[in-house]
Amino acid sequence: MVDVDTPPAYSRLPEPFIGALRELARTKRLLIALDFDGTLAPEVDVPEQARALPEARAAVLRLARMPNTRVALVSGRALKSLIHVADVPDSVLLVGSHGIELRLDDPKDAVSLNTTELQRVDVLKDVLNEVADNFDQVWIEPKPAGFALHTRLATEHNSRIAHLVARQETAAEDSGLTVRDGKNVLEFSVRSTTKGEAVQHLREYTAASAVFYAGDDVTDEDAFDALGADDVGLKSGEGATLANFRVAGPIDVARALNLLADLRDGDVHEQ
Ligand SMILES: O=P(O)(O)OC[C@H]1O[C@H](O[C@H]2O[C@H](CO)[C@@H](O)[C@H](O)[C@H]2O)[C@H](O)[C@@H](O)[C@@H]1O
Repeated sequence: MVDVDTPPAYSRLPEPFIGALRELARTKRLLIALDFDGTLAPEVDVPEQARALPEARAAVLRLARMPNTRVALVSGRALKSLIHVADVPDSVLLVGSHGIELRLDDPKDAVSLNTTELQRVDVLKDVLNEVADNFDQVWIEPKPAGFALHTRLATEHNSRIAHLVARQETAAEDSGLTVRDGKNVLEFSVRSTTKGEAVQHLREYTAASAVFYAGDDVTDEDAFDALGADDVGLKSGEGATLANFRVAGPIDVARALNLLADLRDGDVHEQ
């Protein structure tokens, strides 16, 4: 059994959280589902330049190699973008676009949009392009089922007005859109799937007896809400949350994942 009473790398983690991880590591089939931006990867100005912390990536790869253990990344990013920035082996399950896109073990699991949805995405593109053109440092990131309106580098005033105008103009064209708030981003989608539904799907798909979920953003709250008594939810950073534990940010998430890997490894070898 690994001794985790005093190791310096883990000492920043809350004691009750370490206890919960110790318990979780003993579960028969473990699913570790992780948000990407703000959780594994520190936030950066250019989304395609985001990368998981090396310590976080190493823990993900280690956990993904363990028996009776599956790792999934559950992101708001388009699947293509997630594949690019995460750079993980195929054994890591991927969920993109807040649950709309899946890369599981069978490529047939990929989801495609119907003709009506594709037409709605086209209309959305025109409306949001026009909004973005009117504000300095506001731009749109395309995704298969919609767009993210980014305002990270815009002034607070421009960001607020751009969000307001985007909400109004898109609703006037399409009243059935799903709008998701995020960090310096407002997302519009023709599908309403949530990260909570994604976690539920992954739980069944992997036949997990318990789930670990870590996330930092508003949309991760749906995932925390989908957790049960035997699961562990970890909020990365500030903000209201349904998660039962919280750490300061990606560095501590990486520490938590390495501890979970150590504990799981120790227990696996003991069996
Ligand atoms: O669910 P996530 O994996 O956390 O993805 C959420 C969004 O992440 C990206 O945007 C955010 O991270 C960027 C890079 O740090 C940052 O520049 C931006 O301000 C953040 O909102 C991504 O671009 C979005 O598509 C994701 O939905």
